[in-house]
Amino acid sequence: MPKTFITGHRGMVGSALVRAAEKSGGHDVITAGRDTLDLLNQQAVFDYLAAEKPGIVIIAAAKVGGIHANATYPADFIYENLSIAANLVEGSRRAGVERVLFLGSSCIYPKLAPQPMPEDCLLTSPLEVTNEAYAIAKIAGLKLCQHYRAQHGLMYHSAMPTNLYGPGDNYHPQNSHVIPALIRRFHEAKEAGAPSVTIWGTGTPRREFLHVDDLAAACFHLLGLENPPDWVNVGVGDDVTILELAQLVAETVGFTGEILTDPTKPDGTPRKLMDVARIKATGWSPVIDFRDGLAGAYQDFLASLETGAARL
Ligand SMILES: NC(=O)C1=CN([C@@H]2O[C@H](COP(=O)(O)OP(=O)(O)OC[C@H]3O[C@@H](n4cnc5c(N)ncnc54)[C@H](OP(=O)(O)O)[C@@H]3O)[C@@H](O)[C@H]2O)C=CC1
Ligand SMILES: C[C@H]1O[C@H](OP(=O)(O)OP(=O)(O)OC[C@H]2O[C@@H](n3cnc4c(=O)[nH]c(N)nc43)[C@H](O)[C@@H]2O)[C@@H](O)[C@@H](O)C1=O
Repeated sequence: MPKTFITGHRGMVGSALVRAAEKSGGHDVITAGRDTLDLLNQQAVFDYLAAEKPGIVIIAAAKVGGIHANATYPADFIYENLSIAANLVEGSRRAGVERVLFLGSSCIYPKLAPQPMPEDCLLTSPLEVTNEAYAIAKIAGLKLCQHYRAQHGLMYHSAMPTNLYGPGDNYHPQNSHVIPALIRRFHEAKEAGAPSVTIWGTGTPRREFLHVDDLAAACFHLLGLENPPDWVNVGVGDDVTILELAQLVAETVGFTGEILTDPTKPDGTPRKLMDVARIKATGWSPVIDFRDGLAGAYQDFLASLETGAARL
C-alpha cells in the first residue's frame, strides 16, 4: 500500500481526498496541518519529506479564494502558491518520492480561450486580470511537474479542476467562491425574511461546477494511470450562467424573494468551460448530479453551523 501524503487535508479538496482514500483502503495516508508543517518553509518541507519518505505526494494545499480575494491579495496568491509548489516538488525529488499529483485550476487558461478549453490552449493569449497572480503560480506548478518528469524521469503530473463545491467549503462573505457565498447569503436572507438578495456582477458569466468528491475520485484515477498526461482538465463539460446558478441555490435553500445583480462588482472571465475529452478517454467521468450536490452542500453548511465547524 503506498504511503500517500495528502497536503491541505483540512481544506475542501484535501478532506475529500482523505475521505476517498480511507473509503478505498488502498492508501496509507499521512497528513500534516499548517501548525506542524508550514509549506512555505522550504527546509521544514525538505526535512519532513526526507523523514517520512512517502511514495505519493498530492499537492492540494494552496492559498485559495474567489474573485475578490484573488484580485485583492495578488502578492499573497503568487508568492504562497509558487512557494508551496516549488518546496513540495523539489522536496519530493530529493526524498525520492515516486509520484506527485499537483492540483491547478481552470484559471490557468487564457481569459478569451476557445470554449470548451482544451489543454493545449495554455499560454496562447493573456490571462484574466482578476486571477493572473494565482494563475501564473498554478502554471508554474504544472510546468515544474512537466519539466521534472522530462529531466529527471519522475512521474510528476497535474490535474486542472474546474470550479469546485461541496462539503468543507469556505463560506467567508468576501473571500469565498460563488457557490458557498450564495449558499450563505440566501440562507441568511431566508432566515431574516429579506425581500431580495444581490449577487455580484452582471449574472451573465458562465461557470462549470464539479463536486469535490468527483474531483477526489478523478485524482485517484489519475494516480492509477501508468502514463498520465502532464496535465489534464477535470470537469463536467457543462456550464450555467451565474444568474441560473443563483436561482438554483435559492431553490435549494428555499429562498423565494427577488434576485438582484450588482454590475459594479467584477464578472471575471466571461466563460471557462473545460474540454474534458482527454480525461474521459482515460475512463473517468463525474457521477454527482449538480442539484443533488448543491443539496448536499447546503446540508453540510447547516451541519457545520450547528457544530461550529463552518469556515465563516
Ligand atoms: N475550490 C475551488 O473551487 C478550486 C480549487 N482548486 C485547487 O484545489 C486545491 C485545494 O483547494 P481547496 O481545498 O478549495 O482550498 P482550501 O482553502 O479549502 O484548502 C487549502 C488548504 O491548504 C492549506 N494550506 C495553505 N497554505 C498552507 C501552508 N503554507 N502550509 C500548510 N498548509 C497550507 C490550508 O490550511 P489552513 O486550513 O491552515 O489554511 C487548507 O487546509 C488548490 O490547489 C486549489 O487551487 C482548483 C480549482 C477550483
Ligand atoms: C476557481 C476559480 O475561482 C476564481 O474565479 P471565478 O470563477 O471568477 O470565481 P468565483 O467563484 O469567485 O466567481 C464566479 C462568478 O460568480 C460571480 N459572483 C456572484 N456573486 C458572487 C459572490 O457573492 N461571491 C463570489 N465569489 N462570486 C460571485 C462572480 O462575479 C464571478 O462572475 C479565481 O479567482 C480562481 O481562484 C479560480 O481558479
